[in-house]
Amino acid sequence: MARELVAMALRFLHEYVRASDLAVAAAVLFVCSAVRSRLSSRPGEPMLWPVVGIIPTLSAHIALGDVYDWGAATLSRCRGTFPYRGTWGGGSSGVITSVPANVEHVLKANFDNYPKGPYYRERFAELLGGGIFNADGDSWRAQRKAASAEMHSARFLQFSSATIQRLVRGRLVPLLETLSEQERHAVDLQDVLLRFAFDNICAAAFGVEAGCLADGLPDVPFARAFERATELSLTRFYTPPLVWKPKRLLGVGTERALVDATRAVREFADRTVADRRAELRKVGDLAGRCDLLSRLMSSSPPPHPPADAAAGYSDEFLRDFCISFILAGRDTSSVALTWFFWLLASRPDVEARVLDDIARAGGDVGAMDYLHAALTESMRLYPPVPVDFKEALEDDVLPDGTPVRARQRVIYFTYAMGRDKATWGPDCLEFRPERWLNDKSGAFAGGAESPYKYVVFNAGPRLCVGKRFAYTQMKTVAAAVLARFRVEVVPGQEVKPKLNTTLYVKNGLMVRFVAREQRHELRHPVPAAAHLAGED
Ligand code: HEM
Repeated sequence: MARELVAMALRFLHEYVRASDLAVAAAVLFVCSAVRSRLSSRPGEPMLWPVVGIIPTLSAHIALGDVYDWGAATLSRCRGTFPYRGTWGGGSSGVITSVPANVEHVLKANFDNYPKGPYYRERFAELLGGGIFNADGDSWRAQRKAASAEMHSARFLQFSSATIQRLVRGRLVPLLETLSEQERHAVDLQDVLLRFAFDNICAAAFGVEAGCLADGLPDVPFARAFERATELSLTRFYTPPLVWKPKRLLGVGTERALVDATRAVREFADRTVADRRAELRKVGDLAGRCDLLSRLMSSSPPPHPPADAAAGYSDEFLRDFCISFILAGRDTSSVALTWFFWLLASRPDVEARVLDDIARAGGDVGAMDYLHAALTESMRLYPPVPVDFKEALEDDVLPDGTPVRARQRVIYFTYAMGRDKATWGPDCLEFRPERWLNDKSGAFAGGAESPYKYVVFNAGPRLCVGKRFAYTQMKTVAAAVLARFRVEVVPGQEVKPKLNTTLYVKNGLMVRFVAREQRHELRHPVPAAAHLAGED
């Protein structure tokens, strides 16, 4: 019966309907649906087009290069939250918000309902495996506990600050000195800082020298493979699954390249774990090593799957753990520092106060409150992770009344939150480190702010584990560089953010280092662990 009806309908279409009629009908349907969508949306909300949802609007702003500022302005117009849909073959939908109460709800109050979820996990599966960044539930809890315990131990704090100092004094400063002696030299500051952070995180997490800052700034295959694997994993966030999944199945194009890059990363990590195991067998213990990998191999794992209480953590667990750490620690602090140096170049008044702070603190980065505030302020305007999201397990309603359906995403727009007038006042777009300082004592007073207004390091149970490490690293680099050089931004370049999960400066930042006549020397190279405690 059904078959006959379909056959009749087809005959009718064939005999009485012309292609032009069909085109007109489709156009009418499209317009009606667009009008309906427009009528059902609240004032200020972006248009959700039939079939393709927010994609045309988003694509237009990506092409114009103003997608972050457009997002911030749109959120401010619709009181902080709007729904989105981008239906091209992936069914991604949910809400975008910059309301601190909503963010607190997702990151803390209803934490269990908002895991990272399968959407994120699937896209980073090859590179991150089951590492902390990709994990939820018990696996995440076990990794979080182990990472937190090791990273906040006095031993690791001493080791990591010594590692940072060694790299700064042994590699970074000599490189900048050589550059500053070359007449009219200019170098991409972002590239130098990315190389520094890569070497630093490899030393701290793996206990190995990656050598990105070696003489001549060589090409390092592992670093290149890592960068490539990250970029290729990210393409899955903006390519329709109908396109990338078949490519993955067939092993072609970008998916083939992802497999190759990931293999190189994993081979490096596997080799490092195997070498450390061999060292452990030979020497009997790893007591002399302080890097995260060695500390984990020497500790008793919690009773969760990746570990066998008697045998310790599995090699696979250790590999994924370290890869997640490199991803977390590599780009974030380097782009934060790049934006910081760029902002400072146009604010001699702030630079003068930073220099005073460095001189007054006598080399103890823990005592550099103004520098701490200036970095915090710079990341408010240029957050290294500009956008983040979680996926709802069950239907929910956000504190501002916005409904969220199961499997939808709540995207929190950190970039817009940092520029919100309601939170930061009428001077919200001004770079003003003083807003983070106690008026009377001049001490850093950031802890007084609600952590859900400033989610640059995330907040709640999944607060960045490396926050303290990152501040120590950024302050050490900034102090060492500024004490010795004026950082002059080469004029005439366009400085704007790149669309990515990390807020890179799109074309890098060309600068010149000019040696200062009067140096603000750092007198105490390794800060005491007590001073590193900072705020968390
Ligand atoms: C300025 C520098 C940094 C910023 C702005 C930053 C920011 C963040 C953010 C926003 C998250 C949450 C991401 C998510 O939704 O999963 C995060 C998580 C994390 N970060 Fe950082 N991060 C920085 C540096 C570092 C460094 C240097 C390390 C390691 C040494 C690190 C280790 C981690 C880890 C392991 C997590 C996962 C925590 C969890 O899921 O429980 N971060 N970070």
